[in-house]
Amino acid sequence: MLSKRFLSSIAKFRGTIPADFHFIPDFFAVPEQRALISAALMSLDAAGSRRLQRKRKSFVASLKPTSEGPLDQLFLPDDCYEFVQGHYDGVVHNFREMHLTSWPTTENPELMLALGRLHSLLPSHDVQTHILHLASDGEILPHVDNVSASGRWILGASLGSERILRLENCANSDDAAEILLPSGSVYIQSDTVRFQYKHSILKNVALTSGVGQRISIMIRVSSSYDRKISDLTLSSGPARK
Ligand SMILES: O=C(O)CCC(=O)C(=O)O
Ligand SMILES: [Fe+2]
Repeated sequence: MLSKRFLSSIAKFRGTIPADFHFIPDFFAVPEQRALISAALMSLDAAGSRRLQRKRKSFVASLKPTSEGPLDQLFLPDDCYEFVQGHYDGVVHNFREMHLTSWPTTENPELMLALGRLHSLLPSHDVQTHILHLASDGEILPHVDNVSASGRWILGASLGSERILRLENCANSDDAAEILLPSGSVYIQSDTVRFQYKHSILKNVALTSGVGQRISIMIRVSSSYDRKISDLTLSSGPARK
């Protein structure tokens, strides 16, 4: 059970972790993280503009190959990507994202292994995958994911620069927790925490790994499937997706 790993693990957090939050801080090994970041960037890049594709190509051509370098070297400078600011009342700021129907390559054994392990964590199937790439100064404001768009759990895998996830009870702002999400960590918000807590990803504040970009792989179960809590009273605040 994921929550047991949370209790016995190296997780760094403040506050009281809600019961339905499950966390594995060290789920992916570094080669798996490298494969996932590269594949996620490849998918997002392919969907971007030609102008930025050319800019990245010439930037990469000026670099020495770094296949074994630190993970943050997989990310190019912020201005090589088309991050969107987000609408003034939007929840996510300075980001790009896409809905992923398939991963870009099936010939990378490390990627296949990592995805297979990730999928073995899923509490149920009939899922949708999103990739969300936050700029160095990107952030996600407190929200509850749209309850009509997805069901009773949300999985998030974090890659790249570490960030703080904040959970806050919609009915009582004193009931809150902040959890450090290192690269390679995976969390699942299910049931009460999914429906009755707002979550946010705080703006980067020079954590141990410095200020950098982050990718999250978000997997959500379909709302028509596996829904347990049907009578929901959510406090006001922006909803997402
Ligand atoms: O990046 C994360 O861990 C959370 C993303 C999120 O809250 C969302 O996409 O709705
Ligand atoms: Fe969310």
